[in-house]
Amino acid sequence: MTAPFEWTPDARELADLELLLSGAFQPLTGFLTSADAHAVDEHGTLADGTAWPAPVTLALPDDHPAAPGDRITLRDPEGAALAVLTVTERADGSVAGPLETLDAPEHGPFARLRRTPAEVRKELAGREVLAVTMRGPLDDLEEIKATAEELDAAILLLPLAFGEGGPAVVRAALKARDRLPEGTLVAVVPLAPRHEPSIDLELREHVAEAYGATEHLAGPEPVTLPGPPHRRGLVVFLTGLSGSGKSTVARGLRDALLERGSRTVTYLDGDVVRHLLSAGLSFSKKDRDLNIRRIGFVAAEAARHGGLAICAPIAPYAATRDEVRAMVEAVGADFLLVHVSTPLAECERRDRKGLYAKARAGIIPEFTGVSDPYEEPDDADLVVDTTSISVERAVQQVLDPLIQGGWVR
Ligand SMILES: Nc1ncnc2c1ncn2[C@@H]1O[C@H](COP(=O)(O)OS(=O)(=O)O)[C@@H](OP(=O)(O)O)[C@H]1O
Ligand SMILES: Nc1ncnc2c1ncn2[C@@H]1O[C@H](COP(=O)(O)OP(=O)(O)O)[C@@H](O)[C@H]1O
Repeated sequence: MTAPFEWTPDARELADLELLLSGAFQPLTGFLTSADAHAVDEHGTLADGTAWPAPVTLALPDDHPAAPGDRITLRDPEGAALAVLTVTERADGSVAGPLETLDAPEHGPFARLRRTPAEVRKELAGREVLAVTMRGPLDDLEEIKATAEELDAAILLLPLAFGEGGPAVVRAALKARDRLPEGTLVAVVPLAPRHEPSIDLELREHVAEAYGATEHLAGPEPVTLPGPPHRRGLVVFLTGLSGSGKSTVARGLRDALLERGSRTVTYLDGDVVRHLLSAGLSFSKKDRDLNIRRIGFVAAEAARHGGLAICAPIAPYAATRDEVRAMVEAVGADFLLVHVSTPLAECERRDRKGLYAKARAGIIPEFTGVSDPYEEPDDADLVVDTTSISVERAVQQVLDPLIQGGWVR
């Protein structure tokens, strides 16, 4: 049964939730209380002294209404109800309490390989088990074979699949399995990496033990060589006041890139976005933020597979621009923030659509720069003031760094 309160944890918390529910994080059965989290930070144990290396907590924003005694349905971003948490504590921005699984059907690539520790232990019953946790391809299968032979152990490959690189790790495990002795098992474990390498390793050991390991080998860390810039995804995000020249420069840039023909270009025109993707949204802070997040989402999808996306909304709030930067970087693409810094006086002088006059007359409320804020970026990768330069020159000022940075040939 789902509960009246709802929450969608972030990707890392959802991965931890899956491990809590599957038993891979035994002896944990739920997110840590503040006392346990504190003890983990201080001594590497739970409050009762049981060894546990890493805080496994669930953040809940202060404005979420759930209080102790309430039940919260935890959902994945696609809306599937995964578990119900009965709140026993809200402290330090986190929430703790017992979890009930809702047995949501597994989805995502390689779902059939997500086996619980109990299933795997049953299959390996009574045997010595050499578990190999991996975050990238294994470079020395001979060593694994030799160790397993020496121990007379079955081999269990545990690809730690989390985030963008997850499917590649699983493919590496399946490939390795084919070259290892018959009977080698693969179980996918969605363990998110921890920043501190010693904590990460200890956590891997705990998880391997839950899967029945009598011996654990940590596979090598993956070497991530980013592709050459001209193949990497890129989002060019122009921000600035209405009339500053964002759309004019964005269109000029798009045309210049299409003429060169070296990249696939997606142009998210501000007006088209407001008419389709964000139709019906107002200019309140909430709706502007939603508009920018939608633009960021589409741009990141275009960049995920190496595309170049150009966006040109006002995007007045720094925190929301930061969110878009994070969304884009999370898919392994680059993000270039261009501040079209043409001052208000010049934008108002141009008043191409007569909007400033209407805003001054109070006919249009919440107008950026007049009766609504614009937070100037302090993290712009490039600043272009179009007051006294030609359109061609402004476009060139954005195109040049793209060529110099190797994104465009
Ligand atoms: N209240 C108010 N404030 C600012 N702008 C307004 C407003 N009402 C309508 N418009 C017109 O909408 C365009 C800005 O839309 P954006 O989607 O770029 O804005 S935002 O990023 O969501 O803040 C903007 O277009 P540009 O001139 O191309 O920037 C305006 O023409
Ligand atoms: N160097 C320049 N770069 C861009 N626009 C310029 C430049 N010089 C003058 N303009 C004019 O300024 C106006 C900018 O409008 P627009 O591109 O729609 O701005 P925004 O999309 O930021 O609202 C256009 O009328 C454009 O012709």
